[in-house]
Amino acid sequence: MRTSALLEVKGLSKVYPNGYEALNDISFSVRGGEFICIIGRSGAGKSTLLRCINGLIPISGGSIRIDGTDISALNENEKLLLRRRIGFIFQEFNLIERVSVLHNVLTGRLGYINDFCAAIGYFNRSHREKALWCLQRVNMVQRARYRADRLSGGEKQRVAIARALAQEPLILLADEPVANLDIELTWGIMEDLRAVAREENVPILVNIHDLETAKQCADRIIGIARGRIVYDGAPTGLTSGILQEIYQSDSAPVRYTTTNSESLLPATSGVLGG
Ligand SMILES: Nc1ncnc2c1ncn2[C@@H]1O[C@H](COP(=O)(O)OP(=O)(O)OP(=O)(O)O)[C@@H](O)[C@H]1O
Repeated sequence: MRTSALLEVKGLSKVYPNGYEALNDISFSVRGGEFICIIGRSGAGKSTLLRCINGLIPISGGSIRIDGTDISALNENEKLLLRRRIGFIFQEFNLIERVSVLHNVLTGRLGYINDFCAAIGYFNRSHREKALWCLQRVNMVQRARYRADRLSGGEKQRVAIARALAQEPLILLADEPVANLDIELTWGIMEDLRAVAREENVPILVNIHDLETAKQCADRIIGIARGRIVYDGAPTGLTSGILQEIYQSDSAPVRYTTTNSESLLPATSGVLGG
């Protein structure tokens, strides 16, 4: 396992344009091979955190370093290049339904081919071999020629993992990857993700609602409540007191800021984030 941090988040805050403060002073670092589950109530800020890390939304304060690079310091082109090395796995799989499984995984190689080849959809032998290897990695190589819309939910998520692996990611983020799957498939997908983290030495951050699955599968749990980290440690350290803090419903009011002139909300605090 790599010992230096691949992801370093320091003092991160995120205020949405309406003034809602979704993340406040978030700090943690992640090493290669770690399999981390992020838990918290609905609205705690889990998705916002992943979207900040992969640059989908701008951050409001603090810093995010990926493999030593501060993402805020990058220009748009550099951000795009870095984002190609960040795998993202979605709850809804986000496959191209009407094309083959192999083609879907090859889209993970788009960052490695030139514009002309991308425009005509040409991937040379080495890219195809890489895509097949990624499918093999999640036991889906036998479905390479299937159309994606013929697959079951669990199979689709495996293909999505293979596609993310094809990116040769520095880090893998997964936002509720098992929310649409039954318990048996959930375990299979979580096991696949954990194996990928360990064997490929890629850190994986998974947002997950199901506490029991998180506790069983994760090496490390980050608990978020009202946009702040309230726990960061081994699953075994989650006491009932900490869980209450993470999942309590009588949350303290979340602040709205008045820094943005487009704010539609009053200057005072007092509305819960859910
Ligand atoms: N574009 C936005 N503008 C304003 N507020 C937003 C926006 N997106 C999210 N929020 C708010 O930020 C808070 C955190 O949302 P986020 O989606 O990160 O929570 P979450 O923990 O992932 O929840 P869930 O588990 O339900 O997906 C929520 O209160 C949400 O309503």
